[in-house]
Amino acid sequence: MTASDAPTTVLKLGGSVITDKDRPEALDGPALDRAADAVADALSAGEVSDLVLVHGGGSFGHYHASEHGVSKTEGSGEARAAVEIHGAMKTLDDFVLARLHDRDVPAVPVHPFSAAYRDEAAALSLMTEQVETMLGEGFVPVLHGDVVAHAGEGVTILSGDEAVTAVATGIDADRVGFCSTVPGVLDDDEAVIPEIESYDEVAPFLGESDATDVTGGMAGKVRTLLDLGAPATIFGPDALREFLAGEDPGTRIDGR
Ligand SMILES: Nc1ncnc2c1ncn2[C@@H]1O[C@H](COP(=O)(O)OP(=O)(O)OP(=O)(O)O)[C@@H](O)[C@H]1O
Ligand SMILES: C=C(C)CCOP(=O)(O)O
Repeated sequence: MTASDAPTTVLKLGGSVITDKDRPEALDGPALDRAADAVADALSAGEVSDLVLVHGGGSFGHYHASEHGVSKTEGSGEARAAVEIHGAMKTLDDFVLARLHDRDVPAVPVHPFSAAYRDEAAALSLMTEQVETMLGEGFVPVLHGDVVAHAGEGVTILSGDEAVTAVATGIDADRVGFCSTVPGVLDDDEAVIPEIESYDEVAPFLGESDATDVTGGMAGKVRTLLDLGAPATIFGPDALREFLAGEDPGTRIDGR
């Protein structure tokens, strides 16, 4: 809960939803428009109030991270690499903010490069007091996957999924949702697995992403969410309105 005591929601828009992951720096404009419409409609209908958005890297961050050989664990001490990856994420973020502003969503940017770091043990710290203050002032903070300073490594990649778990923990969010390209975590028959409580029960089904992705695809996502300490939901773009209306479509992940 935030200071206003309204329920808080953290929603990640997958980078593979809002970009074309097969081409470097290619936005999927129509998909971003649909997501922005759903967010704007849910806010104006009062279905959500305190909302934090996070977006992934898609063909912006992952392309440049891959070019520089940087991942969540492989770092770079080159300032140019850090700035190129961060710059690509800011470019994508500018598109996201603009489409939200077109619909009167009061979105403001929070760049994790300036608000987070990893220590020698790779433990992540992300400050969230500014996010709570933004919510209190009626803004919709927008975070994203980014580079972060990492003790002993230079910079490493912070996935949008990690940004979600860190911000959700920091602001004690009530609901966490991941809008991905798939309707949920799928089993071998392509059926949505409704609930996941441990990694081992689904490990055989989990693969990497289909496209360039330095942060681990669905396997990385499920691991991150099992560590969250609160239930999270993974669903596809068609279920975004349902999630924002308070329902739990797709796969529910609860590692508690
Ligand atoms: N068992 C599975 N069920 C569903 N998707 C799977 C599975 N195994 C692998 N995947 C892949 O994982 C992808 C989703 O992970 P990805 O990291 O691309 O998600 P995202 O959050 O939408 O994007 P980004 O990481 O760019 O923000 C799917 O598009 C699919 O290719
Ligand atoms: C590659 C970068 C910079 C961000 C990755 O975030 P993700 O797309 O959520 O995995």
